[in-house]
Amino acid sequence: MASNCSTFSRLIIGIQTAAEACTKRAVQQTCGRYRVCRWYSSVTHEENRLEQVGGLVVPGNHSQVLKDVLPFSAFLMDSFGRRHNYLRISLTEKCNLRCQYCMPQEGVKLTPRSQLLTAEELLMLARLFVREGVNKIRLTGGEPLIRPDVLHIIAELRKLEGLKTIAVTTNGMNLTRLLPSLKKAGIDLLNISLDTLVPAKFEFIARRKGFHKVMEGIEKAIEMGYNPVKVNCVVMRGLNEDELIDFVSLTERKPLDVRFIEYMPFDGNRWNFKMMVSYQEMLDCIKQKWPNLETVPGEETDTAKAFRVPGFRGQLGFITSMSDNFCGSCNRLRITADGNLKVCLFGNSEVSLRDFLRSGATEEELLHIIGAAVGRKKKQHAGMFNISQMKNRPMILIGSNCSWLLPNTGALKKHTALTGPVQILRWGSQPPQLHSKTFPSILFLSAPLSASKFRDSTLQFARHCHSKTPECGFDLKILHTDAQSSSLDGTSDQLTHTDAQGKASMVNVGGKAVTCRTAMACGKVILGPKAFNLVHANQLAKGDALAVAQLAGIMGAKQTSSLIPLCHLLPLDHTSVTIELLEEEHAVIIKATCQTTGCTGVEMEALTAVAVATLTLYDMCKSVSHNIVITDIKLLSKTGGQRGDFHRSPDS
Ligand SMILES: Nc1nc2c(ncn2[C@@H]2O[C@H](COP(=O)(O)OP(=O)(O)OP(=O)(O)O)[C@@H](O)[C@H]2O)c(=O)[nH]1
Ligand SMILES: C[S@@+](CC[C@H](N)C(=O)[O-])C[C@H]1O[C@@H](n2cnc3c(N)ncnc32)[C@H](O)[C@@H]1O
Ligand code: SF4
Ligand code: SF4
Repeated sequence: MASNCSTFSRLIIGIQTAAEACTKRAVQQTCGRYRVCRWYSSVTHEENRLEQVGGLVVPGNHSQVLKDVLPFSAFLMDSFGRRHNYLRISLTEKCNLRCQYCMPQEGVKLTPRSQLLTAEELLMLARLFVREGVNKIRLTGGEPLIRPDVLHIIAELRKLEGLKTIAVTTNGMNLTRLLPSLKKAGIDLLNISLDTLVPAKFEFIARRKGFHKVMEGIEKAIEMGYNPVKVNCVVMRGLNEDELIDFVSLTERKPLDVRFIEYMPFDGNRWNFKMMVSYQEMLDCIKQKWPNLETVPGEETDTAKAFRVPGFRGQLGFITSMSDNFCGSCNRLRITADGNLKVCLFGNSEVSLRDFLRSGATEEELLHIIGAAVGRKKKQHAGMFNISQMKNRPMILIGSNCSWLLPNTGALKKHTALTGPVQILRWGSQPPQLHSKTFPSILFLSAPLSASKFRDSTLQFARHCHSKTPECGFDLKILHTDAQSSSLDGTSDQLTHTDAQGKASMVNVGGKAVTCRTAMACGKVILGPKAFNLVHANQLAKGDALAVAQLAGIMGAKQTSSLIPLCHLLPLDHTSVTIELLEEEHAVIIKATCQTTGCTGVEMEALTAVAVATLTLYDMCKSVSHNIVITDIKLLSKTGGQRGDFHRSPDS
């Protein structure tokens, strides 16, 4: 490890693969004055196609400056660049009220207890999300405060480092009794639902008595120092739209934030357009009484548009999901009480994290499932209100991060000479080496790995960082590695898998050099229109076919040596499976990339991943059509072997 990093200047952007942990360690060891802010394996941005960016190492005092260019966990960033750092967890499906706009009179059909997330499962998932960058968790339901172990859950959440805010949305029925313990356990924010200030109307809307309990809960919350206490009021024509002024008047003396919510359609709530009172209509009504109503600036990700009557202690807001959606800045994900991840409030697209968790999926596998679901999140309202958007579903992106490798040293040196002083970061079988020669400022490595696409996006990202951070004053030096290394196709006359007697024999690879080796393979599944459309809309009866296929591919790669008789058992550093939908052909392209650090290659692992993923997709769709064709499974590239790299030419 080179230690002369005194000249190692301001910013390194590294692009790399599985050696990230040791790279991070190496950088920390070598450059004490640099702080590793966050290390991500890939970044994706739909428009700009910023992919495959490894990480940032920035001096501590520049971390704020760089905030807006720092990559966010690829698993929690969707294809529109939205960063999901707010998780809403439903603690229960049960409720002690039956609000007309939310639940039918008889309640909802409850999921059997055994299928609900246990506290431990819920906390395990929460931990995973927080580790990836979620900093706010809201507990909701059903009525979250009727779950018996709610205090235990909150107290355990409170222990999660990185979780800044724990909030709860409640109907307030149990609040007075629970507030002291809720506060002690660690609740930071309280949203309390109250749709009317008239007790009899409360009983009509909620189909239960309880008005005074809720009011008492609100008072107690104020008394205990919650400020503001948010009050949620769903406004419905003919029911409570005549109470807007009364609600706003409450904010005169109390630190309340009353939010008027546009009535939304949900299964079974008999939503009717005529019953919805729009934001504009509510605003007009309130402005008649208080013409000098002023806007209050808020966070970009707020659900509510905030206002204040000058001189009033509290404020008011409008949640305009229907008339003016706020999907553009959406930062929310949800976990239902039975463990489904729901990437949008609307839409039925759900993936059961519970099932993966209970079948022993590793955290890494869970993250890939989560990443796949987030990657498919629609631009707004799950695509419900803008069907035309559904066509533009982006390429399925599953945090793949194995495409950046150091080109062979000769090529690297050649290009180093061409581009002047650069920081060279090398990784492979050994810990990365830092050679700080003159005054390197930005490291950039791109590899000739079948990937001009990746190179372009990485360069784009570098330029983006550069233009965004003039304060840092770093120079942008780009190391191009266009040259393809000599491409050997790897074929040989010699039969390596038979012995002198023609019997099967495993090749002894013990004498080969340990190198970082990668392989990428792909395959195509022609689904036909019916199955394709169902997969595309994630409406297959069997569930999320793409997420399952992706996971199957990863698991398949790990099983290669058990499936292919003479294959070696390899330690896989990384496997990723990505899926692309070809709308015009009603087909799906599945790509797998594998990486190992060892003495034999991983092309069989990549091919097996593709084969298993394509077969899984077939299995998921076979109840819809048998006219499904799996075709064109092939190796796309292979690097790091002693016979040189292989890259399939684009037309072969
Ligand atoms: N469209 C949309 N509306 C949401 C979403 N989350 C909450 N809402 C709306 O916001 C209302 C209030 O929800 P709350 O549970 O109080 O959460 P919130 O407003 O997101 O809470 P904070 O912003 O954390 O105070 C709900 O009744 C919905 O109308 C969401 O993800 N999408
Ligand atoms: C589903 S409740 C769950 C938490 C808790 N039981 C409560 O009522 O606050 C969360 C929020 O959703 C709101 N909500 C429910 N159905 C709605 C609908 N159809 N339109 C708009 N908001 C709705 C409720 O008013 C409440 O503020
Ligand atoms: S809005 Fe809340 S309190 Fe009302 S029925 Fe739904 S879950 Fe229960
Ligand atoms: S409707 Fe979906 S995309 Fe829009 S804000 Fe709500 S959760 Fe986010």
